[in-house]
Amino acid sequence: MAAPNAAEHAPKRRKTRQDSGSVTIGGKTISVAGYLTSARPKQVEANGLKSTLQAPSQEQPSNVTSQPQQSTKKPSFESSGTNNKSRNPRGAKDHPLLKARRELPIWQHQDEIRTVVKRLGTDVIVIVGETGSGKSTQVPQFLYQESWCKRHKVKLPGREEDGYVGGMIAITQPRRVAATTLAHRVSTEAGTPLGKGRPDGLVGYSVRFDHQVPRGARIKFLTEGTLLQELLRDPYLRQYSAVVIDEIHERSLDVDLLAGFLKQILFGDKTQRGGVPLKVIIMSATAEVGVIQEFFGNAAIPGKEKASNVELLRIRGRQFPVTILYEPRPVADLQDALLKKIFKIHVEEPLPGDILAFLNGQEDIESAQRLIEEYATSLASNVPKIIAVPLYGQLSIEAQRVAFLPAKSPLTRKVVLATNIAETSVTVPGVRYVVDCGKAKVKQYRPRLGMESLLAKPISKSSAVQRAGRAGREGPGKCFRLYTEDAFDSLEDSDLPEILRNDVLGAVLTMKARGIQDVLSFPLIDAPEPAAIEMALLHLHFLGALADDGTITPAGEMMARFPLSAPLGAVLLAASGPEFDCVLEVIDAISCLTSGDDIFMHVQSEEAAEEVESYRKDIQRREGDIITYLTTMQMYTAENSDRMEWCKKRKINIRNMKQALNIRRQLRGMCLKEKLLSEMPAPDPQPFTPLSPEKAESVIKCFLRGFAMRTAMLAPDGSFVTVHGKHVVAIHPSSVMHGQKKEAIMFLEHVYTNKNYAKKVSAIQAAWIAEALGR
Ligand SMILES: Nc1ncnc2c1ncn2[C@@H]1O[C@H](COP(=O)(O)OP(=O)(O)OP(=O)(O)O)[C@@H](O)[C@H]1O
Repeated sequence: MAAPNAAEHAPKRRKTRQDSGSVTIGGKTISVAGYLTSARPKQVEANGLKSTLQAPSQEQPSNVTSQPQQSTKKPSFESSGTNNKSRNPRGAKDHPLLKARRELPIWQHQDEIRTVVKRLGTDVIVIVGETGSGKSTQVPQFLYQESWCKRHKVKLPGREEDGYVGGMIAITQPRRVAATTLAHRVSTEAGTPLGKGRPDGLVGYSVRFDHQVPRGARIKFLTEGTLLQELLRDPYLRQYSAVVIDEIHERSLDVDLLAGFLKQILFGDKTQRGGVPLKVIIMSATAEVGVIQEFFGNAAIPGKEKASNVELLRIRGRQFPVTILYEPRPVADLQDALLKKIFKIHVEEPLPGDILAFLNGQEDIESAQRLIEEYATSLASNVPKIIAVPLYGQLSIEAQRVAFLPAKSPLTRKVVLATNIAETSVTVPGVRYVVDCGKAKVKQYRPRLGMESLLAKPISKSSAVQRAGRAGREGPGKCFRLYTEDAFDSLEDSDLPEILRNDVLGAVLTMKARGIQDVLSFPLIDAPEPAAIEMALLHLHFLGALADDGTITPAGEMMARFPLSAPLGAVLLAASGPEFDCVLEVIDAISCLTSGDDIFMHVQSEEAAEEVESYRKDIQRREGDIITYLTTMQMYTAENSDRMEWCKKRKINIRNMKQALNIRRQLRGMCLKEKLLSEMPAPDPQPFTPLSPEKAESVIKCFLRGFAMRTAMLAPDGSFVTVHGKHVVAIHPSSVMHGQKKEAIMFLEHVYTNKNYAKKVSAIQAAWIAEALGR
């Protein structure tokens, strides 16, 4: 049944039908005229249940279908006489998913892949294959049983006893959600699914603050950042036989650093790995292959003349076709067009078939979710239901997983509202339709201003192709692009690498911690502006991570070891000193600050906001957001009756609170190991005692050690002007400090959207800034 008819059943307060062709949802009038004219009711079967839906639309504006190509072609390199028998990885024999794996285009290229990777002298293999061809899930499974992938007992320089090298394959992903979902999928395919109470298994994962690596694991999915952390402890990556860099086209800052370190290992002292080669496999559907070949093929490391051997392997074909549909003309209001498209798909396309929609960011997702929920309440009982699920980076891992669960009933259509975190590598089970708004919020750092902007910009062609690739993974799919074909043609081929547009503070610290003295000559696919590196060096010097001669200090080494940004690392270190002595309090605040999405949920209506404010009175502190987060953690952990209810009343996200607790536990453990804490504190629940004003001052002063550059003074006209750069900033409405006038403020986040906003704000005194800067 179609939306306009369904609107008749809607509660009048929420949604009103204006005329036969439009509905008003959440104050927005959406025209759905014409949806019904060509539609005929059609019986569809969903898991044996029958429902009435509209027939698919005949309208096919400017369609392009990327047909599945039968993957009978050989890959573009010459294989050296391997047969094409399909090997069945150990542990996966007779597994129900084996049939699905065999149908993936990459399956019949497995012997060629094995041959090329095995070939002596081949250092780097670039595999380019269409989205959904099976790269991420299959390549590690094809390789882990190879003889070169075994653990080798070897002599290592400077060691009396034999050491071990190899045995595992690392496969990196740009994002946590891809690493964890792939690990779950591949562990299931391999016959050793991950899960509690399963200590042994072939596949694991490791992402920031979350690790599941079973005993005997041979394949490990990691984020690029986690592998960089491992490099600090294991500079020659001795535990690995191969490193697979997946989705290199995203060109995150971490992947560029990783490429540089891998190149150094490939060209470096082979005795450090006991002569055992490290295989490097680079994969993507849309990578600029020439750039990667040139980077790895060309030594460009002083004193090393030899080029490494780079082989290219193209896997042709995808499993299912994806029909691309463009808008006939530019849309005036993207959010409006997006909702219309989702409602249209819901009434016209058969079930099963979930929708994955790409939006600009969290705010757009939240408002779309609300409007879809309103629409859902208006649907008649005999119409399939529709549910909206958010998926964005700031959500906790647990909250992100909800998007991957099937809808509870086969007669419910799930709409996943995602940012570009679902763009690459990710399979959202059940998705047949992708709606692409053609934009993404891009963070851009301006080194001279020391400021970040976060603005919605058109995506690249590479992103558009990746987004379309999320449909057609379990059957034929459709991708609705909310822009014209001409607009697509005018998009850039690829995005600007992050290293050229982001703050390189963390990257420079990682290089220094790995002993790279001259960071300007570190091998990078694209080198950032020298000004950006100089700013980072100065900032690290201020944080105490670098000595006057530019070498890393013991404090800097410790900051690099913590899975925190360098400024937060500096805060922790300051807290451990006798001057402040507040490590536990700082850990409590940092845990809440880094647990993903804001633990405080937004409240829409004024009435609800007033009610929540009254409940939040006991946690809100006049010192600002940091002490409010800290108090929240302390009250939450002191609560021993019903934590769920406690959070619910205050509109605190319980999942993020649990994640904060997990981070708190890990940070406490790390601080104990690094001797920033002398003993583990008593277990929860401990009675709550409000933080004294003196302690609160100490905590804020510790944060100033990391964030003195992010401070602003009250100007005579009532605005705040930053100390560094002299920009006017406004306190973001999400802050407890919003609307207040204080002598000075410190903010942990600074973002330009429609206005220059300071977020996570604390009240400070001007003298404290001078004290922190003048140390
Ligand atoms: N979590 C999952 N749940 C269900 N099916 C999955 C899952 N992960 C992968 N698959 C199936 O395996 C197929 C291959 O996925 P894989 O990630 O290996 O492809 P890929 O070539 O790496 O694609 P991309 O370049 O888009 O990441 C998917 O099209 C899908 O059918």
